[in-house]
Amino acid sequence: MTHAVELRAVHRVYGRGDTTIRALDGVDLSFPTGTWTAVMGPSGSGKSTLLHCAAGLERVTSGAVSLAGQDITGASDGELTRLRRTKIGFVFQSFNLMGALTAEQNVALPLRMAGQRPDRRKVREILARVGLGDRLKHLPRELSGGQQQRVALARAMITRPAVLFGDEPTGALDTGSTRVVLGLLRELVEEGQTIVVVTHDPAAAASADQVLFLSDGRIVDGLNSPTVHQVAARLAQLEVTV
Ligand SMILES: Nc1ncnc2c1ncn2[C@@H]1O[C@H](COP(=O)(O)OP(=O)(O)OP(=O)(O)O)[C@@H](O)[C@H]1O
Repeated sequence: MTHAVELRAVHRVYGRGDTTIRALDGVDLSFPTGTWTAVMGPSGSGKSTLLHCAAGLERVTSGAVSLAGQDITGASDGELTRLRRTKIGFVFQSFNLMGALTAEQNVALPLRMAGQRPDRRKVREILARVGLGDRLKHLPRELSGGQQQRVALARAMITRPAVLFGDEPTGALDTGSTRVVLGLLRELVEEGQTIVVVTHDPAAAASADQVLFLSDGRIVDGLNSPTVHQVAARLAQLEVTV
């Protein structure tokens, strides 16, 4: 089994002296290629920090991170930027689309940023794939939240990233739109995409292949193909002990 991302003995410390916070406190894990992992844990347990370190958005204090077979621990800023543009896709809770650009232009943006000439047919294909083939010229404000997140997903996928990361990607969506986005993520995984998502929602986590639980910056548990009930029960236990 190959691993799209590996973290070895990762520590991420903020501040110093009395105000030191160990956001990640010795994390060892691997995200197998072509699987979907959800990361859960109480507020402040280190989920976003883990995601950012795994995606090369943030540097680790100690330990090692490898992404798509490349050790990124000592990568320069330029190398990290290149890596982010070519190897990873990111979807946020708040969509983060460019308000002045159409759906089509938003999806083409990562290609332009990487210095490529966007292939219009590919952009349209991927928007059709997320069910927005008839919304190409719409601005974000003319789209519903669920539609905006599908544009964001298309934008994240246009570079065919080695890993798709999501920070609460369904956090701002209603039940129907959440179902659509989770369904799209499942389709992508079935096609071999590696996905890592942070979520507070047990139903969203239960859609993943495995769920990792963080507490105080450490991985304390993992469940394979859990039910919503199992996820909710484990999370509740961790929240009680915080
Ligand atoms: N830039 C920073 N400077 C100082 N402390 C930080 C910084 N970023 C995060 N922290 C701290 O690190 C710890 C982990 O934060 P993180 O955002 O990773 O948690 P989280 O599990 O994602 O929380 P939430 O579910 O509330 O979003 C917290 O105690 C937080 O206050």
